[in-house]
Formats: sequence, structure tokens, C-alpha cells
Amino acid sequence: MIQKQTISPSRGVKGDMTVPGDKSISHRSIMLGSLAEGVTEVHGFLHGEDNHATLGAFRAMGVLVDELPGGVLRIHGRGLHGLAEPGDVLDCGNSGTTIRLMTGLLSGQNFFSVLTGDRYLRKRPMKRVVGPLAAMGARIWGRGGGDLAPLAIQGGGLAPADYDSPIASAQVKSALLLAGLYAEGVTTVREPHLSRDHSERMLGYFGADVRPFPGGVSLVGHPRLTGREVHVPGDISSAAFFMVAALITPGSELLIRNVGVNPTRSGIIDILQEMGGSLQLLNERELSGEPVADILVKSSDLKGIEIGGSVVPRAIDEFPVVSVAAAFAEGTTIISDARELRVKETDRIAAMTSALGGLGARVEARDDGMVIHGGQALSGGTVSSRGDHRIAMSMAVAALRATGSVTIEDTGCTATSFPDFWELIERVGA
Ligand SMILES: O=C(O)C1=C[C@@H](OP(=O)(O)O)[C@@H](O)[C@H](O)C1
Ligand SMILES: C=C(OP(=O)(O)O)C(=O)O
Repeated sequence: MIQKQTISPSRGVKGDMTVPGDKSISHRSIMLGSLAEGVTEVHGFLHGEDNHATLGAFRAMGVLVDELPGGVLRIHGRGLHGLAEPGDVLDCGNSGTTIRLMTGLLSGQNFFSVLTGDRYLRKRPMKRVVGPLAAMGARIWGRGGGDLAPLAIQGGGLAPADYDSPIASAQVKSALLLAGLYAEGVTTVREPHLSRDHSERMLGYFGADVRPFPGGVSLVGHPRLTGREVHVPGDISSAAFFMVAALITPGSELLIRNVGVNPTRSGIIDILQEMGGSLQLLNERELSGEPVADILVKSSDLKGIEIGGSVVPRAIDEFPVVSVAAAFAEGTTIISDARELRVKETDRIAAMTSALGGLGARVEARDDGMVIHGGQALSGGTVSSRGDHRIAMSMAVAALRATGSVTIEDTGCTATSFPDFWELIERVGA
């Protein structure tokens, strides 16, 4: 699945498009649909490898899921206590969201399970969920003293959590909330900045008693979840590649329809607008408890800015493509407070510094971010994604404005979050 792609400079990114469904919301729809009573129908589900890993795990625990025409999923919920002990190791593939959220959920089950993943996932830190879940009473074993997958879990007998998370991580928060479903009493998680709140919203949508408050969220254990129809909006993290493509390529005008603009995810819009980007939100509405809009983007002269603090978790997956926007902006962009980028599918600070630098951009890596001196022409050349979907797609965007063709190596990874990325980018002007 290695593959490579060559992209030539573009003469404009134009059209009217949609992006596939939100990856985070798609994961949660399978999880909560499986734990609910009755049927959940999921429209707009993201059929990517990460979400299929989650789907496979629930099927392995006895959940019946039909695939209807148009990619719609019909999940036959088994109720909070209806999952069966899986007969084999559950493979989370490349997906951090799958393994961390499942670790929480499986901590609440009265059975034994083992979670693993691919060679990238097996290097990512799991102590951030294993530690607080163990404090709730879960028994979890893993390599590296419990920090690395495979993880073996003997769940059950949980006490509620009252946890101050040192990092703003929706995966940590969600793992504890999912475990909290199985604890008698109120589970509370606080975080330094608000991370994406899809779990809270969907738990509420399925009937759980969830109470967000400034600085955190509480959940009452043992709820009764009821199956519902879920309409998944387009993934803003996928739309972000097209936003930056249109902004940096002269002569562009692009309408991206039906994008999720939940304020805990829309940091990319704020960042690009502050850089001087022309992005307009049209037709704002709500879909299954999530805000949605169409986004009109026009080519713009961007300028460098300073990025840090609470916007970082609101745009955490967009920093690779933000660094591309910054490379084509006038002046310097400084990204801080983004140390988390070092523990994603790959070290995204190192990967983008090397890929952009390899084409002639002036980029310095910092411990917790990057400094990008924009306005330097980027040449053609060959770069590697390092097996990380967001790096591959960000470099495809950079290639649209390079002075020669750019070959991106190891592009099969885009199937994790955006299987038709290459067709779509070609359709709008690559
Ligand atoms: O909860 C989620 O769906 C996600 C949370 C984020 O990870 P962290 O919780 O590690 O910040 C994000 O990077 C990931 O792509 C999806
Ligand atoms: C970090 C990501 O996902 P995950 O943590 O689920 O692997 C991502 O999609 O950029």
C-alpha cells in the first residue's frame, strides 16, 4: 500500500464540492450505536480505514451492522451490557482514536480483550488513558510498563473518575467518559483547554446525562442509551486541505458544502482568517446536534501570524496544512503549544519541517511547534509522507504552488481518513 503521487503546479482550484464524513463523529456513531438499545442509522459515515477498524472491533464483539445503499450503516444496538468477549485480538490499525476510546470502553466490560495496531500506532503513548482508567479500577497491561500497545484489558468493577487531564485531548476525555458509562455515580474530566466535544454531544443525543461546565464535563453513569439517526457532517480536517489549496493558489474560488463547523474543531477557520484568508461561512445549520455550514474560499494574500494557546486543540490535526499556508504567507508564522504534534501518526513537527525544508522553505522545528519564514518559492522535488495521511495531503497542497512537480512517496496512508483525496484534488484543479 506504499504508492506515490506526482502533483504539478495548479492554475487555480475551482468548483463546488463535498468532503467525506467526519472521522471523529463516525467513530463515535459506531460506538454509541452499538451500546444503545434499538437501531441507529448512520448517514454520511466515513468509509475510511480508521473507521473500518472501529467497525471491525464492534462486529467482533457481536454487533450486527448492515451496510445499506449509499454507504449508510444500520447498527443493531446491543444495549450498554450487550457486547460479547471478542474471540481474537482487536486490530485498531493506524487509528489512535479507535485504540484510546476502545481502551476506555473495554475497561467497563466484564471480559478480557486485547487491542493492537500497526507499527505507527504501536509507538504512540497510551499511558495517558491507561493511567486514569487504572485509577478507576480497570486492569490494563501493555508494553513499556503499560504505555504501548498491544494492550490487554480485564474490565469491570469501575469507580467513577474525577480527573484533571494535563493535556487537552479528546481521546483522553472520551476514553474516561466511555468508561464512566459503566461506573455508578458521576465521572468528571477537566482539561486545560476545551478539546473536541463530539463525545459529549453524541452521548447527550443518545440520551445520556452529560453536563459540560467551564473547564470540563460530567457524566452520570449507567444511562439508558437509545438508538438514533445520525447524520455525519463533512470532516473539517479533510476540508482544510482544500481551504488552504484555494487560498494559496491564485485564481481560485471553491465552495465546500456541508462541513462540520463545531467550534471545538473550527480553529482552522479562525487561523486562516487571521492570516488574511477569504473564507465565508454560508447556510449555517445543525445536523444531529452538530453545527454545519458551507464554506466559500477565494485565493488570498496571506500573512504570517503567531498561533498558540486554546486554538491549538481546536485545530490540532490541521497544523501540517497550516504550515503549508504559512510557507506561502508573507512574513513569519510561529506555532507554539503544539507539542502533541510529536506523538501523532508520526512526529508531525519533524515531518513537515523536513518535507517543506526539502523543497526550499525556511522552516525551523521547535520543541512545541515550528517557525516558518514565508514567502520563499518552493521548488519541485521528492518528499516522503512518513506513512502519515495528513503529511501526504499537506504536501499535495504545497505542490500546487511549487515551481515544479512534486512527488510524494508513501501515499497509501491517505486511505485512513480520506480515501478519495487524490481524485477530488485532481477534480478541483490539481
Ligand atoms: O477524539 C478524536 O476523535 C480525536 C482527537 C485528537 O487526538 P488527541 O485527543 O490525541 O488530541 C485528534 O488528533 C484525532 O485526530 C481525533
Ligand atoms: C491524529 C489523527 O488521528 P488518530 O489519533 O485517530 O490516529 C489524525 O487523524 O490526524
